[in-house]
Amino acid sequence: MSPIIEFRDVSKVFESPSGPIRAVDGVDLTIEAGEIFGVIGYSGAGKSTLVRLINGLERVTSGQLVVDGDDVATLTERQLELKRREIGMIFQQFNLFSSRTVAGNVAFPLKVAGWPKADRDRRIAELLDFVGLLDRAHSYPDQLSGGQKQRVGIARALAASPKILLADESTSALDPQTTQDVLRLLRKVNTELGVTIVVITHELEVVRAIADRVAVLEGGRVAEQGTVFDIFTRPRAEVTQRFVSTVVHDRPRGANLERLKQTHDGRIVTATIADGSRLGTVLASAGALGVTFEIVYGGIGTLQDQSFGSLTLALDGPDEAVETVVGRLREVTTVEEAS
Ligand SMILES: Nc1ncnc2c1ncn2[C@@H]1O[C@H](COP(=O)(O)OP(=O)(O)OP(=O)(O)O)[C@@H](O)[C@H]1O
Repeated sequence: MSPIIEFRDVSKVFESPSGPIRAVDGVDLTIEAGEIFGVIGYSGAGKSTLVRLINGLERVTSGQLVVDGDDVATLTERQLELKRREIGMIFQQFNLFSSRTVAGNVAFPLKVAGWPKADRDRRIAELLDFVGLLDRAHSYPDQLSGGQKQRVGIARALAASPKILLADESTSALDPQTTQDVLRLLRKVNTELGVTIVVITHELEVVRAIADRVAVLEGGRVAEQGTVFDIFTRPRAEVTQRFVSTVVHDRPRGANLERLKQTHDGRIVTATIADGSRLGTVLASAGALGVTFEIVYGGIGTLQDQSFGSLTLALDGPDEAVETVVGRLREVTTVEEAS
């Protein structure tokens, strides 16, 4: 793999009446050609600014940003405009022309790029076939569902065969089922066309469903980055832990946790399960120390083709022995105390 987008200590500062705003603040990120890279953050974290830097809609204030071999800071406006054509983009609100048909929307970037009509028509048919909307070529956006509109958005973004596709909250306006359909299509764009995709989102479910790696943005800075599996199984930054807790429902909280505390003696801990965490070996050794355990809550599924989940245990026995067992668990996985 080779890098296709590289942020090297990139900052973007906006001047405002109340002083400078560091929307992007010293970001280092490398996105490899051919991967699906997620950027997640809460509102105001700097996600939109980050994508606008990639396609040159905003200029970097400092640092270096290399996109497909070009340092975008050194490009002229004209060069940037040409560069932008090599980068597709899809949006939360689809941004389709309501007065143009589906085919007309997809034709637009091809017209701008000066394609002759016959080539354009062939390309439009190919793209609509790819996104599964060949039979809707003459419909208008108003006649389509949200998911279909986003498919048109994807076809339009791919029209000029970009190497990079930026997806800015591209499923945020869609229901969960349609979201999954659109994410599957994006996966197909990645695997069949080899397009590098940068997915900007505030939903960890989106990252979980589609991304290979992810960066967590907070206050314009990268709080944490890694494979999706690592981020889920070992979230280090507080902001990442907050995101993970919104999608991982396999640990007891609130009333459930209170009930467990009242109905079980001993210490209640939650251990993360991932491939190779050897939890069973540790628990098998508990009895010899005079510690009994009960599994009181949990769930295990898969993430990026690996086991992932957690088990909550009530450990009972002499304090010191329980402490030893918890210590051994900590050696093999992440352990959270019930509190
Ligand atoms: N053109 C601008 N002028 C001044 N401040 C801006 C400008 N664009 C963004 N900002 C500020 O930069 C910060 C980051 O904004 P940005 O839109 O990149 O965040 P975001 O993570 O995309 O949030 P959201 O999901 O709400 O769009 C915010 O404080 C925002 O107010």
